[in-house]
Amino acid sequence: MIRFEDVSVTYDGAAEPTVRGIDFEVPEGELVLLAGPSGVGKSTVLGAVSGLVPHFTGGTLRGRVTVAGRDTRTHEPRELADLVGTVGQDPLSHFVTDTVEDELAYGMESLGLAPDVMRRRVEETLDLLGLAHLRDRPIATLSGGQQQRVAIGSVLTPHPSVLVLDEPTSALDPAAAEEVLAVLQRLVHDLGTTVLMAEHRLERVIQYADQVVLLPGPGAAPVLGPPAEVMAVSPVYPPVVALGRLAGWSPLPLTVRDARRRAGDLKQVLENAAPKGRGEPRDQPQPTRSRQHSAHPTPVGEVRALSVTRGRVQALHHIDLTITPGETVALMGRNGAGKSTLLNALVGLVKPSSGTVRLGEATPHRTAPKDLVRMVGLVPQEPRDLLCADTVAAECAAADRDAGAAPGTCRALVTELLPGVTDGTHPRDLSEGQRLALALAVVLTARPPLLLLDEPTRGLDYAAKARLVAVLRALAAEGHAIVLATHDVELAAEIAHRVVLLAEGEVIADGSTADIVVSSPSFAPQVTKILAPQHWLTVSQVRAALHPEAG
Ligand SMILES: Nc1ncnc2c1ncn2[C@@H]1O[C@H](COP(=O)(O)OP(=O)(O)OP(=O)(O)O)[C@@H](O)[C@H]1O
Ligand SMILES: Nc1ncnc2c1ncn2[C@@H]1O[C@H](COP(=O)(O)OP(=O)(O)OP(=O)(O)O)[C@@H](O)[C@H]1O
Repeated sequence: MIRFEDVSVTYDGAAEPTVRGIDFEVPEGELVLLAGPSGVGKSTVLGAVSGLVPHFTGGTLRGRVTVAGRDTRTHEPRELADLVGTVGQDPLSHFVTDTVEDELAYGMESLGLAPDVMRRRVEETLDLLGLAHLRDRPIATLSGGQQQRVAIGSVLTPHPSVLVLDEPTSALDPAAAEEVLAVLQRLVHDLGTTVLMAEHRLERVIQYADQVVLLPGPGAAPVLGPPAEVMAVSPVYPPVVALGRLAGWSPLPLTVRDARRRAGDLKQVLENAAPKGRGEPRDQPQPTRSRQHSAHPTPVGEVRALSVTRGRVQALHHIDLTITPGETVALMGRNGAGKSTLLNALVGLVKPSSGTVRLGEATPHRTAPKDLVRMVGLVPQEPRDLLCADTVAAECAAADRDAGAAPGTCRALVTELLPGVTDGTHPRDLSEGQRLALALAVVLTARPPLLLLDEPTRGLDYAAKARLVAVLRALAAEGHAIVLATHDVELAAEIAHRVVLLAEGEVIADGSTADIVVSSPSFAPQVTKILAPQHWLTVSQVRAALHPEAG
């Protein structure tokens, strides 16, 4: 259905092709996963299918890409629109209408479908993606995950034979991601839809893939094959595969279920390795004893009886939260639960309808920005929103000025976080992970005691995630308090001391990471599920227990 014949793409001004030697075929009615580290060209390959590359991006495409026989170089994206539905990485930039219902209908209108068919499909899709209660909503007022659902819904309604999806679950909560993938699988199985999908969080998608196309490194030829075979050689792999490799399981399990069946021996070994009587891993993240027990550490942030109304929606209801120095808190919960709203309230971007938010003596929404940056910093869900200059150097100079920091402070942080970024680069041309690092450096320039991150691992590969974890751990050890809103259960397991679960604007659980995630089917990381009832959270904990001498 989709055929790449010796394809290379060279962007204008680039010395080398971004991708080369791409040669594979996606048969009709298969779901093929495109995997690989950040920046290897996954989006470029997807763009060559939908026609965005080279028609909209510029550059030169050599070789041939065909979709159902149509050459994407000689067909513009609109000449492929009846055939190919595309969801890009940044849904907001693709929305054409204002409300949810109009957006779901738009693609069908442009194809001239009959009104009764359109009506029926809109209703079906609203139900399928849990959007019915949002149907009249202006898209601009939706949460990040709600927007991503609308973007997916709007490509499903015209029933295209081919779906091209670039990280379609990056903003979705774990349950919503499963639902969307189940819907896609049904389309593939029942209607013979062909799906080509790029995704970093392989733990979410690998079990749905018929085949994997791996781009192992920049410019390297793709590796194509059954998921288990490709995962055995891939530089990117989910925790279940990491555990399988550590334990030497062959064939590698790809699902929690398969791994559980293999895990008997490993569990026996670990039974003895776990600290006696507690059944808990030794290096489970915890604030240091002194901090935990120093009678009452002065909180860096205190939220009391906070309610926030946005439009007609009560986004937060009677929230109490205390954040102490040195602790890392993961805010989790369904799409639309109020996580971003709570972070925004902590930096004064939204005002309480009732209740209070305090940062020491200060009230964020009444504090001048120049003072606020020294108390709290937010890295927003879309780091681009924080960046306004034309070059990395100018961005850093502005950050130094705003923070009253010595010139060069921000630039030094950038270099520490991502060596190799040059001064003259436009922030727009940085990869997703690089932009996040720049935004983090900008925020850290003022060394705020409270650091807030909204979905920080969106679009990051496993290596970038590990670097982020190391940076955040070091900050926490220096006494910074960190609050991150995240759907990434693996990240929470790695880094959070505490998890706060929100539902419909209320706190429904607040406790140690181990206590909260172990008891939750949605929020438990893979290792926890595989090794239950033992309480392991991460592969690194298991590795440390198996090889204490290496740690
Ligand atoms: N329109 C463009 N013009 C110039 N260079 C581009 C363009 N789009 C992408 N690139 C460059 O091509 C390379 C591959 O980018 P691409 O977005 O395809 O990778 P990716 O594998 O999808 O990365 P990620 O996982 O971070 O989304 C990057 O170095 C990027 O900077
Ligand atoms: N300007 C607005 N007008 C009306 N409703 C809004 C507005 N902004 C947010 N909301 C609603 O408030 C609720 C909380 O949104 P918020 O962005 O805090 O959720 P979230 O937990 O961060 O979600 P996600 O996981 O999808 O990012 C959602 O139902 C959202 O639709």
